[in-house]
Amino acid sequence: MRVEEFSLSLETPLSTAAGEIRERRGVAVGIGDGVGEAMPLPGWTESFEECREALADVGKSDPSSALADLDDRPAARHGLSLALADRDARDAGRSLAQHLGAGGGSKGPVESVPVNATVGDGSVEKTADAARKAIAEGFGTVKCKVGARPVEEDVERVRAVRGAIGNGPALRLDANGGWNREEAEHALNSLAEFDIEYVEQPLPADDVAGHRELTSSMPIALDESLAGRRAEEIEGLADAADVFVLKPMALGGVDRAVELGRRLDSVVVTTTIDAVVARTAAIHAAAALDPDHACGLATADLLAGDLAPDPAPVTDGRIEVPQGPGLGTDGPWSENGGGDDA
Ligand SMILES: O=C(O)CCC(=O)c1ccccc1C(=O)O
Ligand SMILES: [Mg+2]
Repeated sequence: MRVEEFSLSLETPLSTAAGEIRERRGVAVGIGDGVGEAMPLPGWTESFEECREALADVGKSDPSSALADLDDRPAARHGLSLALADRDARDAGRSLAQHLGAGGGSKGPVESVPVNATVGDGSVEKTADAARKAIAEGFGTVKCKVGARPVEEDVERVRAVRGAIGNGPALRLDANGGWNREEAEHALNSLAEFDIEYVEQPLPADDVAGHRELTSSMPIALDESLAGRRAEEIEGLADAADVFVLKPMALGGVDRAVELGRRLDSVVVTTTIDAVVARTAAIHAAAALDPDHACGLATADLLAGDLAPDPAPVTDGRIEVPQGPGLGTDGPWSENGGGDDA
């Protein structure tokens, strides 16, 4: 097993109710010709240090049997399980989406997935400008961060965004657990007039009961509340939300995300602002699941650089899934890879 640590800056920091994301540090994993990526993000996964140590321990044993020891290290498990799955998919001459979909539902993976633009917290003007730009680029869905400022300011931001993009595009919000119950009720009631697709994580991660009890008719999605939970537990939350946000990195791997996604009615697949290896893996997972909502996979442009060229860029609000064997990227081990300007 090969490991390579890396660090990538964001082009512009992503501001959320849970703080600002400025930099991403991860570990690339190679097993044979298979490539994986661990990109820990505290709040969803273990810390970078814990992840690095867990992968160093794996290196001392047999990688395929080490997976079972990584249940409490989701990012490390993601990196290792992806390298194994990519290797096996390449061996079988199948795309990762086909490999992940094998034995699942009746139809094969889709060849492209719709994706949303991700707009961070910011002033009314900045937020509306970013949303307008996304629509001009061809996105049909915009996701806007809320919950980082007083509710009335978010209402003005969302009003400006809806005004800027018009009534056609879907608009979803993500509060990243930034409201208490009273604020959430007030926010959801005040935002209802803007035709919101759903609000992600209005309440803190541990307040699952609060999500169940919200009285607004606006659809609710859970994201942070899924982190660190086992699949059976998450299935038990099915009545607490309308949509489930599956982050393969937080769930311990694309294999787990696909398995869980098959058992839930309504899901979206998103990155944790991953580098090219994990981001492309999440695209394959989304293709295997064919979700009914746009996915949060358009995060490549948030990064100032990457491990390798992007095999799956966004065009007109969609991503074409690489159809060759495996993932479609060799990550840091690409012949033409590396470099901050890829
Ligand atoms: O869903 C998206 O649009 C992109 C992913 C995203 O927003 C995100 C990225 C990193 C960490 C947390 C989140 C989140 O969904 O809360
Ligand atoms: Mg979220």
